[in-house]
Formats: sequence, C-alpha cells, structure tokens
Amino acid sequence: MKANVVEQTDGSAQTGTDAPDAAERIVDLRKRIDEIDNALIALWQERAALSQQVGRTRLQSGGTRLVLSREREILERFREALGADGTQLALLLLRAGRGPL
Ligand SMILES: O=C(O)C(=O)C[C@]1(C(=O)O)C=C[C@@H](O)C=C1
Repeated sequence: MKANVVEQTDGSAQTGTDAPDAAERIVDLRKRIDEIDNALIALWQERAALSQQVGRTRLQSGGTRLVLSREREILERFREALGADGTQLALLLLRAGRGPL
C-alpha cells in the first residue's frame, strides 16, 4: 500500500497526492462533501422517522401497514431522476422507514 493512502495522525484521510496545490483543493472540496454527507444522514433519519409516524398513524386507525401504490410512485420518482441507482436508493429509503417487506 502506498504511504499516502493511509490516515494522517490527526485522523483525517490523506489526499492521495503529493502535489500541494491539488492537496489543498482536495481538502477544500472534501469540506463540502462532508457537509453534504451530514445533511444526507440527517435527512435520511428524518425521513425514516416521518415514515414510521405515517405507518403508526395508519395502523392505529385500522389501515394497512403498506401502501404499495405510494411506494411505486416514490420508486418511479427516484428512477426518473437517478436511473437504476435511484431505484436502489429508494428501496433502501423505504426499508429504513417501514422496515423490510
Ligand atoms: O406514505 C406512506 O403512506 C407511508 O407509509 C410512508 C412510506 C415511505 O416511507 O415513503 C412507507 C411505507 C408505505 O408503504 C409507503 C410509503
């Protein structure tokens, strides 16, 4: 393994380049990537909690655990926007909320 693919002593991952300008740019770009990842994690958790609330509300009112037409709508939206990966992502999102089928 190359020395520049291990972690630095401060715990941050190395940039993978020895060129200082490129390393600086990479560190900068990674800041935004980390912000986006944190936002995605928070949104993921919020969505799962909302989905569970919807499920509880429906079950307590005598309704069904799932609404497959709604799931199809969501899967289609993600597929249209992101292609096959979107479908996989939507399947994971749905599972995070309502649990496995
Ligand atoms: O929208 C609903 O009716 C939900 O229960 C939420 C949700 C979802 O996570 O989006 C979860 C389960 C249902 O089968 C459909 C959609």
